[in-house]
Amino acid sequence: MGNTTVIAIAGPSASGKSLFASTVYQELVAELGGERISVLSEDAYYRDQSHLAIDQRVLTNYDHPSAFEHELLVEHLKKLRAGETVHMPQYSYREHTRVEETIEVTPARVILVEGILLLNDPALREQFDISVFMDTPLDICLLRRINRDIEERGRSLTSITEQYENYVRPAFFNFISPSKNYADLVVTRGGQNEIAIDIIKTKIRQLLAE
Ligand SMILES: Nc1ncnc2c1ncn2[C@@H]1O[C@H](COP(=O)(O)OP(=O)(O)O)[C@@H](O)[C@H]1O
Ligand SMILES: O=c1ccn([C@@H]2O[C@H](COP(=O)(O)O)[C@@H](O)[C@H]2O)c(=O)[nH]1
Repeated sequence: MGNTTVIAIAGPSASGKSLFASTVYQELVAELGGERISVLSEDAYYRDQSHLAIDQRVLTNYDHPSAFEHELLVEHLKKLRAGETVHMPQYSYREHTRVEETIEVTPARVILVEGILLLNDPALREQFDISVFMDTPLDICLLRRINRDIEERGRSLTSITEQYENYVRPAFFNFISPSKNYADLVVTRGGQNEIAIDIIKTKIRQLLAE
């Protein structure tokens, strides 16, 4: 697909997708410079909910495909492939909506994109050249999510467990786990699997050297 390679990193919430993507990105940027690699996050494409009151926003099922504006993510990936700069939205997990500022993403030889439901959507799958799935066990993901959501996303233990039982766990079985079949590479132990990080970095080095 053209001269851009899009690498998707999918998997359950708190499986280590962000850590994996940022480790690959930062280590390659330190080695080769940052101009030829860009990173996008599916979470940035959660639908804007600024028209709703906060007590309405908390009722949204954020683990269902309908919570995402995947059409915009597809459009942005197509534009980046066509050599156009895009403005990626920014999302606040505390406010449950987009913030006004956007992040400018420039076209690059390699684009990393990470998110829970990337491989569930056929239109998105068409945009991916390489797909990676973080196969971290669900109980480990839950423990990490509890710590992260309390420390970084302003959540209480009660709200985390309710959301987990109602939405996060069902979405894993209904959408996320089945999408593993579309992955080219399945990674155990998430964001600290040094061998998997090395394999992806080697592939990217090859692409940049072509
Ligand atoms: N292999 C690991 N060992 C320990 N903690 C990890 C590991 N991978 C990720 N984490 C931590 O777990 C939390 C969730 O990881 P993150 O990369 O944000 O997951 P995701 O992007 O899949 O939601 C973060 O606090 C991160 O630092
Ligand atoms: O407003 C929101 C938006 C999303 N979430 C939760 O975030 C995760 C996806 O992000 P990860 O970084 O992959 O964990 C998803 O499971 C949603 O439940 C939210 O709680 N509130």
